[in-house]
Formats: sequence, structure tokens, C-alpha cells
Amino acid sequence: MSTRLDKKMADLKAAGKKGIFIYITAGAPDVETTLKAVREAEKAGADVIELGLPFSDPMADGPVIQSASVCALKNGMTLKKELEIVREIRKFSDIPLIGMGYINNMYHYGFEKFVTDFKAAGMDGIIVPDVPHEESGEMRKICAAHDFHLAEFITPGTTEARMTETCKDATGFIYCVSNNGVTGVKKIDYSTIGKVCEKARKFTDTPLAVGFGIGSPEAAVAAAAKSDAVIVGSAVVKRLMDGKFAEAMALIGAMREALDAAYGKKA
Ligand SMILES: O=P(O)(O)OC[C@@H](O)[C@@H](O)c1c[nH]c2ccccc12
Repeated sequence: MSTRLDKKMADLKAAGKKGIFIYITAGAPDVETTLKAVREAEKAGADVIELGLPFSDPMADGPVIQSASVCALKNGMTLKKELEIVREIRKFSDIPLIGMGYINNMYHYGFEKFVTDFKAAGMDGIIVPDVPHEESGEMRKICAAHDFHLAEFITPGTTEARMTETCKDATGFIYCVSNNGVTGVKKIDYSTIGKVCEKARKFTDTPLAVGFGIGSPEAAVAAAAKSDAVIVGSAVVKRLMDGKFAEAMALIGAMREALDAAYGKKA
């Protein structure tokens, strides 16, 4: 498979840099802000955008992304409108785009049609947190046939036996969840997921991205210690929802700077 994401991760590796994935809920607080946030986040140093496809029962999400989802749905978001957002983004950016959504919407839309339509619009893959690996065989086949990533997950609770299975099927990146809770900024000891990442390295060369809880440049640096990238959602979404757009972008910029200072190749 070779997607915008594969290319970006290879470029980052060659440059000796850590990646920053920024999660943004499509349509919250409004579509205009979503588009502007994608554009400005890239300028501030984001490498990948994780575009949230809002759902009424986002069971893996904490209060910040829950309320962003409610807001987006109130704004009339549907997969059809989200497809338009992806097309709009592609008019001004080639940044890798990974969707994040729950299976209910995609199943209702038709999973193969979902993959076909979103791939054609310019999306590079999808995160579906409510389908366990054991149940995703058919989805994986469909995604592979369309050069579309389906993210695999590992967590501090993942056994080695399971890791060999999920890692062997992974493409694009592996989502390394830092803790067993829901999304949201929290104080987390990232050395726990760091050890899990070290273990996963034995089974795969697929890039590892650590997410959940990251709210500051310091947390991003800690989360990146054993991974290739960090994923930041609630910290940015909260600021966008509070109308603090510049602050959201400044946070991304500060994370970029801190990661480059901590891990960047020295001249
Ligand atoms: O919000 P946090 O704690 O920064 O976590 C990342 C996250 O927002 C994003 O990757 C995400 C949003 N909703 C999800 C649901 C499941 C897995 C991941 C996600």
C-alpha cells in the first residue's frame, strides 16, 4: 500500500522527526472552523489530520469530544456532508487524512461504499474504535482492496499473543492507546505505553502513534519517547469549541517545537 500517510511517515523517519496527528471533529463548532483548522494546523506543524466523523453515541470519547460531536450533529453533519468536507480539504491540502468514526454510521451507509467514496474524495484510512480486531476481517479486506488503512489498536492491556495478530495486519500506523479510559486530557505516565511500543517493535515496522491524554508539549515529548508519532485530540478540540482558535494553533506549534527540540536530528 502506498498512501499519503505512508509517504509522510517515511519522510518523517528519513528526517529523524516525530509525527503529530491532530484530531478535529468535522463540523464542530462549524464547517468553516473545521476547514480553517485543518489549514492552519498543517501550517503550525501537524503532519496528519484525524477527521472525526460525529456519532450520537461516541463510547470511546470523553466529555470534550462528546460535546463536539453533539454540536456537529446539531449542525447537520452526515457522512454525505463529511465527504464534502474531505473534498474541500483536498482543494487546498495534501495532508494525510485519517477518518475516525463509529461503525454504525458506516454500516448504514454501506462499508464498501463508505471506503470507495471517502477514498475517492481524498481520505487515506479510517479508525473504527468499536470494531474489535476479531470482527474486522471483512472490513480489512475491503480496505486493503482500496488502498485504505484500517487502524489497528494496541493498549497497555494488549497481550503479546494478540499483538502478533494485530501487528501483522496493520498498515499505515498502529494506534497505541496510552490508557484504558476514554479520550480527554489527563495526567498519564507514558512509560507504560512506551514499554508496549517497544514490545510491538519486535513484531512490526509499521509506525506507532501514541494517543489519549496529551495536553501539553511536555506530554507530547513523553508520549513520543518510544513511538513515531503522537495523536492529540481533546486539547485542540476544547480550544476550538471555546472559540480560542489561535490558542489551539499555538499549542500545536509549541508541540512541534518541543518534539523537534527533543528528538530532531542535530545539525
Ligand atoms: O482526545 P485525546 O485524549 O487527545 O485522544 C486522541 C483522540 O481524541 C482521537 O484520536 C480520538 C477521538 N475519538 C476517538 C475515539 C477512539 C480512539 C481515538 C479517538
